[in-house]
Amino acid sequence: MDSDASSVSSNSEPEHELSVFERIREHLDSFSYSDVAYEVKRETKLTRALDNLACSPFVSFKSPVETVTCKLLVKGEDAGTWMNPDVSVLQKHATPSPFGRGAETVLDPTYRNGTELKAYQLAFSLQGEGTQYRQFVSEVEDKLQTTMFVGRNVSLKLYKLAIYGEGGHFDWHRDSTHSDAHHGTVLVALNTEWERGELMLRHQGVATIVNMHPTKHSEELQPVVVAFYTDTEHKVMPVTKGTRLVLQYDVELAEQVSRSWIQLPSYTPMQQAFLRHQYVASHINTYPNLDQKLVQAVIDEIRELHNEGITVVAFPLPHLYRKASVKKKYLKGTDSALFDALENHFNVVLHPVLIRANEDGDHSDCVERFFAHKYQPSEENEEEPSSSRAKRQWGRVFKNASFYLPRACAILQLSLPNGAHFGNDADVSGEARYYGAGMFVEPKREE
Ligand SMILES: O=C(O)CCC(=O)C(=O)O
Ligand SMILES: [Fe+2]
Repeated sequence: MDSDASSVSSNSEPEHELSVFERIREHLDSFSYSDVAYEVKRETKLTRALDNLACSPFVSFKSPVETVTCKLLVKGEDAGTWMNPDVSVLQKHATPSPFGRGAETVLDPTYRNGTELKAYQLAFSLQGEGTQYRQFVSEVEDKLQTTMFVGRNVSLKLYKLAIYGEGGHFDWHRDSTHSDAHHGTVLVALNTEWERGELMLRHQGVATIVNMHPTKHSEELQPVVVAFYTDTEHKVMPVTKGTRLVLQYDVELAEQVSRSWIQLPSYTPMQQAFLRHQYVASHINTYPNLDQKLVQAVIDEIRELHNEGITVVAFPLPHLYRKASVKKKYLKGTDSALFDALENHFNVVLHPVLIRANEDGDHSDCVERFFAHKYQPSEENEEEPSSSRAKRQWGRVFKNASFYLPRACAILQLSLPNGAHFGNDADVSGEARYYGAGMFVEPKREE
């Protein structure tokens, strides 16, 4: 296999988007914006294609659920707890791990050296602490629904416990799938002592190394959860000391799309989206997805909309930028790849955008209508005093043009009207305002 995959270290820390926004906010406030709006559409084929593109091919995070006292049983025998497992009991029942080579299932310690226990041999105590285990599983499911499988219904199924003693390792491979619904793997290590045995992941030219040791957080040990698509290549480096015990789960997707953005019924959809993005940005390590098939799906959906008569198809960039950086040459990662791909087929223009929410009815019924406005450079609209902005006649929208708002995009971070970081000029009472940038995509004009 090639060895030139770019390595993304999990401790490289690009500037947080909110701090970028803090730097550019004043500048943005000096802009005015167009009166006529783009109607915002959500939950369409295009927003889903954009969400698929924004999905991270692998993620890692610390589980916030305390699993310390969760009991483990092997074939009915007590095998300690999650945080203090009885390695010898687990080893006693384990069998050597085979792997698939071509059509065969083989044992070859030079490629894979480890043992395992199957899910049916394991149980987590259901007496009291069992609920903690259930809570852990649903936490992980929630996180995957907001990062790797945006908007999908996800469920976790225990597959096995992998045991790697000294010298244990598993060379590069992709996991075999166990059903049509199986699209991801989740790994979480129990609390034992071991050295090396890092997990390496590689997908579409993006690679990373994950340290799976549970980590201390205010005196409590928290397990590290790693998840990746089933077609992600991965490898376990040789363990040099101790024993590494790793639970492996299958991630299964249900047919239907999940309805709620996150399960917070008292929040409006925009608030839920804001919280989702804020949580993901601060707690979960995610990685860009560079899959060309996902870009093609976005192209196809845009073409379809153009054919249906929507001549301007717009949507937010997943990242935030300085106003002056809303330019092709400054686009980051997947934004840049998407722009280049779209430009081959369409006329694409980048523009800073403001999203405005009109709340019809109270928060509890979650009815929000959104409108997207283009910012105008201040020179073009210098005259507008803030008093006249307050008197705007809202409601005029462009014909044959729509702004498609996916679930996963940074523009929503700037959504809440009263957030200290997001305080906008308070001239539009009762309305939330947002800042960010959009791509406006039109059919290529014939020369
Ligand atoms: O133990 C691990 O971290 C991963 C094991 C693995 O990749 C497998 O068993 O398929
Ligand atoms: Fe694997």
